[in-house]
Amino acid sequence: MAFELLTPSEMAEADRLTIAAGPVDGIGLMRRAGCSVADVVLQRFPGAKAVHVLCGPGNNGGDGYVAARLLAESGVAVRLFATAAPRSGGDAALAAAECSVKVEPLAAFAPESGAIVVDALYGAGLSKPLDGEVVEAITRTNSAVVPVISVDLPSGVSGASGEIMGSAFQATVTVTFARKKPGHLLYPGRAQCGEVVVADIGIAAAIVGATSVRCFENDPAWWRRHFPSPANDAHKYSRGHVGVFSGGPSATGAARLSAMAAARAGAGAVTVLSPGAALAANAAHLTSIILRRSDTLQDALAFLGARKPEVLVYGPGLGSEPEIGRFALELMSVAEGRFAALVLDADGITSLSHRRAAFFEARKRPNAPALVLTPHHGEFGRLFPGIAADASLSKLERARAAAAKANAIIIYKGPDTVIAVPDGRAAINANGTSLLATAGSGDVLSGIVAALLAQRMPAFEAACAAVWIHAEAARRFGPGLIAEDLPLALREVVAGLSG
Ligand SMILES: NC(=O)C1=CN([C@@H]2O[C@H](COP(=O)(O)OP(=O)(O)OC[C@H]3O[C@@H](n4cnc5c(N)ncnc54)[C@H](O)[C@@H]3O)[C@@H](O)[C@H]2O)[C@@H](O)CC1
Ligand SMILES: Nc1ncnc2c1ncn2[C@@H]1O[C@H](COP(=O)(O)OP(=O)(O)O)[C@@H](O)[C@H]1O
Ligand SMILES: [K+]
Repeated sequence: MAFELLTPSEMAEADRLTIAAGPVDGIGLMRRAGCSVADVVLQRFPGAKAVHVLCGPGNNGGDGYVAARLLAESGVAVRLFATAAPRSGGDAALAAAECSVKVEPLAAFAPESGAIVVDALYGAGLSKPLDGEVVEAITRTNSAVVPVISVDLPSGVSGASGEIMGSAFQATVTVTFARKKPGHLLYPGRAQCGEVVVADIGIAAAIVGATSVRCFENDPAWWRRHFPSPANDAHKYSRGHVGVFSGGPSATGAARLSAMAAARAGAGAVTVLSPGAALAANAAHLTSIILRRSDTLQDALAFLGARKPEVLVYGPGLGSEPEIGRFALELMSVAEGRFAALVLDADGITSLSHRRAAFFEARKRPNAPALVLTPHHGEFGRLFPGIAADASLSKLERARAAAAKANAIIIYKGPDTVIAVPDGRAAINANGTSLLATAGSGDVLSGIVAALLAQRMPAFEAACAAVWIHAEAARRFGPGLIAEDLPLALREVVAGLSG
């Protein structure tokens, strides 16, 4: 399976390159696309009383005319409703000319009970919000609760951003071509797609690779070979050492969740760095995790010098005092040669939002440590208010812009977590589960990513793996999950990836 996520313009580039390479031409691709839609209708709904095909004016409509023709030829009762005739001379006009099903106006369309709707109104070419009779047709269909097969995308969903433009079909199945698009994975569009079927219409992998695509669906297939397993002669420190800063006496749990997750994700040693006032609370709960007092930068430096951790986690449970942000900047400024990467989460991110200028300046320094930021939506808006407020950007583009601005790996969390790195590569996570919407689950994620970095997994792959593993552990554990369950639930997932 291939994991590139093609934006509509990259998909158009792939279509053009395929047609230029021959022998298939535009109408050839359209026939394959329409055929794959008809196949899905026949396979999934063999007993359908009728199929209503809705065709728009562009090539998405062209796919609809092909599907309507093939379904009618198979003996299915087909009715075809169109917004407007396709532009003459184009592939869609050719497909319409080959289709002898009577064309009725879209205004006459009302979903019949027992019928299947094929939505071929708009796909990659959607350029402005839907309105008028199209929105009315969508509303009628969605409220009729009939199965909807959407061609390429549910009409109204932006393939680039997942945004709903005006209104969108609620599809049962979406049949897309060659590769998924970001809009199939980003919310709210993702919720409109139903099951996404990717049909092969003969666009070669080399051609997809020749487009400007830099975005992937997060999947173990493309990072698994980097997944660490300990060498036979490993010792605990060579496996990777993670240090996690703890909050004060009433806020120690978050750091421990992160620390336990780091240990379960394969770090050979994990140290919780605790303020003196919280040592007793931490000591009462830690066994295999090392505990060390750290109240000041000097204490932290002494730890770094003596214990040489590869990665530090700074943020979970630290609170909102001004010195939290100052300490984060100090840690970054003393990093060189002392530790390789810093994971900033939760309060670590929020605290920097009061020192944004100094933070972004610090990130430009050549000796700055690798940095992973794991904001949820609220934290993202605090640290990157300009990017968050830019309504023209998708979540994918926001994550990319933030990665470039902060010279950091961004894990922009949520049901459609986006992972982005400054060089423009990005991934969208697809195995998320709302079971993770439970307090403390983010702390666990910061520990996993730190452990994978400490085991020297390449940074983008480590961030992607951490996000996938985190969600997979939650899925396998199932309902009733709380954050304390996650570290142990990692064991089975990590075991499946190792060796
Ligand atoms: N050779 C190709 O390019 C192939 C394209 N394919 C299909 O072609 C689709 C893309 O075709 P197009 O680029 O023609 O785009 P669409 O068919 O999605 O729509 C384009 C047309 O809709 C108009 N439009 C856009 N938004 C509108 C709105 N809100 N209200 C009213 N009109 C609006 C545009 O001005 C244009 O005339 C894909 O989604 C896919 O289904 C497939 O047939 C495979 C091959
Ligand atoms: N509905 C959801 N579907 C999938 N993942 C979710 C959902 N809600 C939250 N998550 C995930 O759960 C984690 C929550 O992290 P965060 O908001 O930082 O919580 P906390 O601060 O309580 O640890 C993130 O990894 C996020 O992506
Ligand atoms: K469509």
